[in-house]
Amino acid sequence: MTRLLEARGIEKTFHNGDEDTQVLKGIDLDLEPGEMVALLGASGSGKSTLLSIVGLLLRPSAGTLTISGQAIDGLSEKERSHFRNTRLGFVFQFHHLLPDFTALENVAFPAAAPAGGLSRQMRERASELLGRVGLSDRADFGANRLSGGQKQRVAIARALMNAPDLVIADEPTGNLDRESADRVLDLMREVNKADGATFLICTHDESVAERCTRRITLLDGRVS
Ligand SMILES: Nc1ncnc2c1ncn2[C@@H]1O[C@H](COP(=O)(O)OP(=O)(O)OP(=O)(O)O)[C@@H](O)[C@H]1O
Repeated sequence: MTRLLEARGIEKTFHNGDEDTQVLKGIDLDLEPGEMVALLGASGSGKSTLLSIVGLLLRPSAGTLTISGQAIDGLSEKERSHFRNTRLGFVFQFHHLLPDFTALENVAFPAAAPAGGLSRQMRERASELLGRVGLSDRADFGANRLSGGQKQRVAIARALMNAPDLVIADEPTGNLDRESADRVLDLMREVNKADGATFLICTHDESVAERCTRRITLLDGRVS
């Protein structure tokens, strides 16, 4: 089976004026299809930076990245966005839902053509995903009428809309109470088991890590 993700020697240095800060100092990371991996490490250890690189939101200063057999390094900016939009899903600490759109529209949004509306297939897929996250009865609610936990569940459904190879989650439960956090996590684990979707989850929360199949800890820009 093709390895889902292969990162070799990933380095990242930020340049601010005269000052250079090397945040990642040579990270090797492999993910196999169907894994659910927790990325841990103290504040400032480089977790979000690594997620942004793996999510093709940021280019590394050095190193190589292959996702689902596709070498990423040689891709143009346009090819990177296409890959990101079609093959990757994102869940952030803050849900970033569009408040004036319904739950269903928010889920379907990543699949919609820029100018065109939502096709019947897109609505059906979004509706099925809302069912998966236990929110069928909220499909037509405006996003601003949902609770924090419900919004995060909509965000998970949205991340799954394009059946991504990899879902990248940055502190997905950071903003939730314990009960909602547990529900969101159980849901991610369920999707992981049922669909074989691969997850890489950055977290400070030990109970998130406990539900994952493996954990990786960053220490001072390296895997410890
Ligand atoms: N654009 C940037 N320019 C300069 N420094 C940056 C930039 N982005 C991040 N850093 C620095 O890189 C280091 C790692 O940041 P990063 O957000 O990856 O850490 P983290 O492990 O995710 O932290 P936290 O757990 O607090 O979210 C920090 O010292 C941060 O200040």
